[in-house]
Amino acid sequence: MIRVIIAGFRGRMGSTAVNMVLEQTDFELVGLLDPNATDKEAFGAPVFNDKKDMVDVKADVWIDFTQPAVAYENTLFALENGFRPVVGTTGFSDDQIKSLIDLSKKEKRGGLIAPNFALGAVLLMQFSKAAAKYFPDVEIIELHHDQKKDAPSGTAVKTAELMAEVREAHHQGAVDEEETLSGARGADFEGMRIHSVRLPGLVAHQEVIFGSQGEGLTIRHDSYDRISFMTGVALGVRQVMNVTELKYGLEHFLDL
Ligand SMILES: NC(=O)C1=CN([C@@H]2O[C@H](COP(=O)(O)OP(=O)(O)OC[C@H]3O[C@@H](n4cnc5c(N)ncnc54)[C@H](O)[C@@H]3O)[C@@H](O)[C@H]2O)C=CC1
Ligand SMILES: O=C(O)C1=N[C@H](C(=O)O)C[C@H](O)C1
Repeated sequence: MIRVIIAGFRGRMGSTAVNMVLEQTDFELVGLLDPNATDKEAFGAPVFNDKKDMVDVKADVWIDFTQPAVAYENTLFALENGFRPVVGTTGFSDDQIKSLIDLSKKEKRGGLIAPNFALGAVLLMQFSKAAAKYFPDVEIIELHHDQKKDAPSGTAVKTAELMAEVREAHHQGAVDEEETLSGARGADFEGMRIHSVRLPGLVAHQEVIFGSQGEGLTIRHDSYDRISFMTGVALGVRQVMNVTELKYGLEHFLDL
């Protein structure tokens, strides 16, 4: 059995992850964390409001769907206390990811930070990287529900990072272009523009739009329901048991 803690279990993703864990015959829910929880126990597992009270919980994996402001300290806490982190929470800086990977190697502890657990979104990122080699002019439009705290999305940032590996940084658009309304051209990642849409009714969606002489290419992924992320979370939980360092991106556990 893989013993699992879920941090952020009262949230949209955390509550979906609880159902997923309860459905797996090889997972056991052994602890739940959320500052908003009032019960002492839920789904047969003890409930905590503060992670400091969880050091004695016997667990293999720490699933984290909390919020960007606490994602780093939670992941650090998991690694330091013997739990393998499987983190979906977004908002990490490059330096934070690097220091967590370094720590995991020192501790020889497996882990995963995945900006997107939906298999289709992981494929979108890989296809975008392949396309950027031949279509270096590209913009990203990410669209999410209106309760999302961070912008741009972790997925949009990771997509841009992957494309930057195969694309020379360069300015896109007219050299003398001017924003007459601030922000009109979106965020700038090495010349690639990222646009964030927030609307009620949406879940998580992304378009990567490539343009070239006389042709265009658009790659799009849609998560219509948060169940879309659960195959990837379950895969991550099983795979972190077999590695001795933290990986950034679910693609590390897929045969792509
Ligand atoms: N990697 C992926 O595939 C996905 C990642 N996400 C990310 O997951 C995160 C959570 O998203 P939602 O569930 O929509 O947010 P949410 O706001 O519905 O839930 C967050 C929960 O975390 C709890 N929380 C806050 N601070 C905490 C702490 N220190 N320890 C434990 N729990 C804490 C809150 O009380 C809340 O219940 C966001 O960063 C989002 O971008 C969301 C969907 C998919
Ligand atoms: O907040 C969300 O909902 C999501 N967050 C992740 C992100 O920032 O990329 C993954 C997915 O897009 C849903």
